[in-house]
Amino acid sequence: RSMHPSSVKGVDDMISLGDLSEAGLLRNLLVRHKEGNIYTYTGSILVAVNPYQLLPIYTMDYVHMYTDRRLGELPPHVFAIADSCFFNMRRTQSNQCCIISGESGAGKTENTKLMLQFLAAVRIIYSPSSSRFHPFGNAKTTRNDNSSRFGKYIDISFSKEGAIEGARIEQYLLEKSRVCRQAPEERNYHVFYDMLMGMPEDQKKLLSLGSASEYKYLTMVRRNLMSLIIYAHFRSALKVLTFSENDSWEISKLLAAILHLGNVNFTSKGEREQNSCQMDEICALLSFSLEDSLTQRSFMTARESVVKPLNTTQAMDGRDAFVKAIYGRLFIWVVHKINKAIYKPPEDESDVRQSIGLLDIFGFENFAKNSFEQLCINFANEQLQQFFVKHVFKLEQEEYAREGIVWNGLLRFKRYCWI
Ligand SMILES: Nc1ncnc2c1ncn2[C@@H]1O[C@H](COP(=O)(O)OP(=O)(O)OP(=O)(O)O)[C@@H](O)[C@H]1O
Repeated sequence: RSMHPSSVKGVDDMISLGDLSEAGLLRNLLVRHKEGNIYTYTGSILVAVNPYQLLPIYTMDYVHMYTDRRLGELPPHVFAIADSCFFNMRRTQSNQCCIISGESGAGKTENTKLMLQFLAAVRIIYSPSSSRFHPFGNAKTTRNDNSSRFGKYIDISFSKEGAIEGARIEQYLLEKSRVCRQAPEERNYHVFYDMLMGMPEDQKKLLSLGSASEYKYLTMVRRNLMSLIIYAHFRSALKVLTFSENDSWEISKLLAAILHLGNVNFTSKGEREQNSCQMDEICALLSFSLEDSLTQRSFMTARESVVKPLNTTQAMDGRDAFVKAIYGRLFIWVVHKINKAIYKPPEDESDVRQSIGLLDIFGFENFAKNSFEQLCINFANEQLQQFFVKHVFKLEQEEYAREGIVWNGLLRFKRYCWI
């Protein structure tokens, strides 16, 4: 069939497309993408296609251009959504929430950062230092070299006058299993590599650390000439976010203990003896004694407490569970500390604040082998998709039905993120 005239050159807002089929929508995105227009509206929803290149559309000139403009007045842009959130918050005096969804690598985190940058540039205060904390929760996957392995909700609060007062980060479901195991071609969390490649040798010596290739928990070790700078940035971000020298050292000790634990073998009694020196080092780093807790378990029967040795597999599982718990708690503590630095609760209870929340949740994933964590991630994504469908289609459909308008469109969104 012949193409609808609106599909030839593409349109800014897909609502004005004559051909509202899936093919029509995808063609519109393709035509626009080829011309470097990565953003497209569907009403008040923004669809962003990952350009995989730096586009000159995020400069201060763009920030000024999109400030205090009505949605749709200018070409679609993530700044327009951020400005509209701010405008609606002020106009309706109610908190706003922006959901950013899409599969892994679609560009969710980049667009979240751009929204924060826009709000910060226009409304002052926001510490970019917190975004330097990505090494703790980001890792290389087959889809994204800097994939967020946790979900985050960033709540930015504003004063009555509209100035940013602070921000709070809520984290969800860090992928802890990555600390012990990674799929082929994937890596552990950036922080381990950055530390091993960027930490001065004298400090590494104190932690008995060697090079990254010596650790079983670390895969795909590559030399990175930028390591020194990356690690220096990370350390300076720690300082800005009020982590003391002691806090930073304790973090390094825990990360070192995790790496050493990954190299512990549980094969035979003889090997365990060889390990005992390593275990002493680990206990010193953790500041507590593990004694036999990784090689035996104790439980209560009706009458007495029984101690049973673990077999090799059980001991390795126990060790990995222990490591995941350490890393998970460390991550939560780091986020808590960041929040303390970037958020100050109102001194006066009558001090009413308004907020804009940005939800950047991990993307849908389907690997050859999917863990329980994948199930939770994908379930959360399905829930969000349902939320989207409900708000964009079902509520609209109900309104059409109320007005007696026939509506039978079915739209599916994939491989790009919507905001
Ligand atoms: N607007 C953009 N401009 C330039 N590059 C971009 C843009 N959006 C995404 N990218 C590129 O794509 C990569 C992946 O994007 P991002 O990390 O935001 O994906 P994601 O959807 O958050 O993925 P995950 O769910 O795995 O965390 C970025 O590291 C960046 O290189």
